[in-house]
Amino acid sequence: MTYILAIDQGTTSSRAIVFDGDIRPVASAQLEFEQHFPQSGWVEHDPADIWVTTVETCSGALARAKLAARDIAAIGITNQRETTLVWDKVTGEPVYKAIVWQDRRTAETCENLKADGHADLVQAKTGLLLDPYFSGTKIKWILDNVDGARSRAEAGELLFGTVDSYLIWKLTGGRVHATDATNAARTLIYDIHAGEWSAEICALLGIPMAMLPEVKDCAADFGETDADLFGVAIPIRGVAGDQQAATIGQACFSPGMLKSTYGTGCFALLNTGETPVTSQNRLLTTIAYQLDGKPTYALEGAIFIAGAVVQWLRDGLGIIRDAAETEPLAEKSDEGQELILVPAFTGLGAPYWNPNARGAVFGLSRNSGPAEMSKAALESVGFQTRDLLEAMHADFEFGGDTVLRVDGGMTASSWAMQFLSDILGAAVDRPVVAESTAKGAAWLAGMQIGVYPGMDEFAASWEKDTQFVPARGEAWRERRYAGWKKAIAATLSMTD
Ligand SMILES: Nc1ncnc2c1ncn2[C@@H]1O[C@H](COP(=O)(O)OP(=O)(O)O)[C@@H](O)[C@H]1O
Ligand SMILES: O=P(O)(O)OC[C@H](O)CO
Repeated sequence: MTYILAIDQGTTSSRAIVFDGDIRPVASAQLEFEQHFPQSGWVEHDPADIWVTTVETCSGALARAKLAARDIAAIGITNQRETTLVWDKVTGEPVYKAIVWQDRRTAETCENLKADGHADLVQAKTGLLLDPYFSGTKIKWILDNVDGARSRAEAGELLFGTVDSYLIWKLTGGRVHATDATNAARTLIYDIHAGEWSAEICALLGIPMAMLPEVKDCAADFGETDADLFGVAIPIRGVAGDQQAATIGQACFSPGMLKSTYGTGCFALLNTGETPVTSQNRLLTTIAYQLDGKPTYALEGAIFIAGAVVQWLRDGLGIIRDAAETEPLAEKSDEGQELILVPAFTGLGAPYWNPNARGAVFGLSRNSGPAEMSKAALESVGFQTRDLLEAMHADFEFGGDTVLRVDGGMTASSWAMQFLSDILGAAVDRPVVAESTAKGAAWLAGMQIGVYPGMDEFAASWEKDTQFVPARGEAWRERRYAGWKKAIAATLSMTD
């Protein structure tokens, strides 16, 4: 039997999953690591934590699968995107902690770049908005603020990478400095049309191009792991950012197909085919995957708070002990109360992009309790997804009926998935293999070495667990969504 090891290096934990020859998960290991918040709005990871938890989970997953490293035919890597590392080319020592995608320290730099009229150039070349979310201004911050970093970078002594690049560098014992097109597409310095680093944007941000990794397809030769690490050298043959890997794992390979991943936040990606679509509605244009040198593009909408609203009910309000309790609570809630919870805890993402917005609850009465709050929390995720789909429909002609493929921890809630279908007026498909992200990374690596099938056969093997279809009518849907839009308008009106 052939096995593939998928590494899923996420924001709060590292995971490794062993997949068998039929692309089914057989064993996994997961380790959380510390989040550092040195100042308000700053989020950092210790690169050593990222590295150590990755290696330990790989060993842990192999042990649970009762396999040795020699049983693994290839590794696929998927990762939290945008998070930025800079390290010494010779020693491999990072010059600063990893600056995490959520970090807002470069907000002012972005404002200045916008004020100087650079937003159009950046969007035209990279498909992204001038927001601290992406890597480019984070690299600039490190070069500007770490002693000697700029001169060392100019002398060619430092390397930049997103988490995938850093892991490839470490896994290969410093032999390979590479990334894939999907991760490059999140850096703010990659020209997604030309398929190369943008010299113009690098110059604008003062980033020496010698720091940048080689950009490869998602299924490609990323080197072999150092034999000392797991006992034998294992080929690394697949790499994709986590949301793109989920898009691949969900087999969204045709234009108009879309997936939405519900973890802490929610990320929806719509395949738009071989031509990039520039959003008129503040979505991001990104690369869904690149195979055989050919990029396939996507429109992406990011929501910062999805499952995190359920965590807030548990840890902030203390009205539930476990996320799964929201479902029975929502079921027994008072139908007549239509609370609206806008979970703008850290601002609002797409399509509003307002970092200053804060959360609100509308419609409270004396009878409102844990059941109604639970219902409103689960509904808020559906409403936010509807916002993304409205923007996607305005930007792109889907063709045919809309079907949303979902994955991530929150999809365990059938109540939330039914509401999602009701408020979208579209089918919501939950797959048998919930681990879409790791599955996507595994498929890339396995397909590259010829043990997994090509795209068509892989897509045909995608299996549905449950399909949720709208149980509510159009009048209900539009009335509820109108209520949400009013709540958003009221929330935004409080930001000035
Ligand atoms: N049964 C459930 N009902 C509602 N939310 C859930 C349920 N189970 C998990 N969640 C939410 O899903 C999230 C975890 O999903 P996961 O995909 O593991 O996220 P991440 O990878 O971002 O850590 C948590 O925020 C949790 O609140
Ligand atoms: O690690 P996750 O699952 O929170 O995903 C993070 C995203 O890639 C950020 O863009």
